[in-house]
Amino acid sequence: MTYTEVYIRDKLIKELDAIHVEVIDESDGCGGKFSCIIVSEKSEGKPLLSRHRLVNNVLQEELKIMSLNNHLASVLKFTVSAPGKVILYGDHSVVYDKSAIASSLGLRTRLYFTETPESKYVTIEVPSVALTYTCELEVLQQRVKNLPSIKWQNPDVVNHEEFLNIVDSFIKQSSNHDLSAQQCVSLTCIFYLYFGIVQSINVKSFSIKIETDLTLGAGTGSSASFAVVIAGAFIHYLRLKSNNNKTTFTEEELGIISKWAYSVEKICHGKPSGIDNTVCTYGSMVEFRKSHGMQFFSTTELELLLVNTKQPRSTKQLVGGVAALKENHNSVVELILNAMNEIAKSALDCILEISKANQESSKKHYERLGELTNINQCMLQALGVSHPKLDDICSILKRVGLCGKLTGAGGGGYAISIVPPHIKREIIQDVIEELTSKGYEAILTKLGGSGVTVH
Ligand SMILES: Nc1ncnc2c1ncn2[C@@H]1O[C@H](COP(=O)(O)OP(=O)(O)O)[C@@H](O)[C@H]1O
Ligand SMILES: C[C@@](O)(CCOP(=O)(O)O)CC(=O)O
Repeated sequence: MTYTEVYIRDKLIKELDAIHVEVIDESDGCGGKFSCIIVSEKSEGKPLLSRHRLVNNVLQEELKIMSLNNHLASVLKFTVSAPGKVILYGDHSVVYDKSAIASSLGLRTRLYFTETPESKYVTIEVPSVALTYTCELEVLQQRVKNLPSIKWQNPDVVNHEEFLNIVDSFIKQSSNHDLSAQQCVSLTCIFYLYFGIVQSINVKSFSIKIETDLTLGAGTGSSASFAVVIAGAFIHYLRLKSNNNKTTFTEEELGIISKWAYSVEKICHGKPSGIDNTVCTYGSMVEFRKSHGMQFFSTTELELLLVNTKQPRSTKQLVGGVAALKENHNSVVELILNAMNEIAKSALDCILEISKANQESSKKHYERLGELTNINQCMLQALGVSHPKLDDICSILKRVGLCGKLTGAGGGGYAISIVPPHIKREIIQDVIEELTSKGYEAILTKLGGSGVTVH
């Protein structure tokens, strides 16, 4: 409830039989502060204190609400979100500095940040890994005091191993219950970024809740989206604390968020290519190459069928498997990786052609794109990163004229299929039903969408 000048004036006139009342809202519109000039016989001959009491009695209830509003207005509260990603072409080969095409997804991770000044505790809630963690702000502040000094703008200079050890020992010391390996990874990511970014400022207690639309560990960039949203939220918190109320990130800030997220990705998978943190930070569709960075391109909105095998897998192990194969058969594997590089480049040409074409003439470009998808999947099979369930999904899709491949690390997780608009909706619905009846989970979504965003 907020009060207006008219409301306050009318009430004072009525209750004090005032002959003249002037009210000025001095609260910038939140109704938390008014100045008043009142002329009333009821205050005649009374000392200043009694005159104030007279007014306070009339506005007793209103003053309580105003004080609450003032308190709420000073509590920082905001939400940051970041998208998931799919690699369309170039999974794994991107690790070896080949081109890849990737896009943000409509599915997002959201972080809700609230300062809780009346509490002694910092609370972290991550329902997707069943994590609820609390620690006293004082304990956190003590740890922060003795950190190696680094600037949040400079994630590059962090000694990763040293920082990880600090975070590990802090979690062990401050956690009052046993954590699963997954909860531990999630908490490590959060404190790595807290110690790296927030360290130097004078914080109040706060609570963080992180929710996600993404399935964890299935190839759609849950870990990168998680890391980006945390880095983005901590950087936004720093800005608010220095009275910078902007809600968009500058190019420089985006670059810093992406770099911090890259460091955190190293905790989840060892030696990432950098494509996941880039797409989850900037959004949109990109061509990415490790040594060249990213290049955006805009296209017509592509529709994607995402099929979850529900088969768990580890990105770190799968990337390690390809590295081992490459070590044993370097020239053979190098040829496959180079072919994947050519696939990504040709696929980009097709996607750009599709954007220029009308529905009828786009058919042949979708067909070529589908062929490239099939070849890419065969190559990923050759690298040993497919799975019988992924192969099964691809053959179900093929029977109805769709082309599928794994996305991300493979070994389970998601299969994807770009859906050409000329394929009949009934066919898509039937294939979704067939996949569901076999225990897979299939959803249609759109490619693209904004990167890290403050709401
Ligand atoms: N939203 C999230 N909440 C908590 N932890 C997360 C979240 N997303 C990712 N993680 C951490 O990252 C790990 C998954 O990373 P990864 O295997 O790279 O999968 P993905 O392909 O989805 O990025 C999870 O096991 C978990 O520890
Ligand atoms: C296999 C790889 O190309 C993608 C891994 O993606 P994800 O962790 O499965 O979402 C590795 C990388 O690019 O770092």
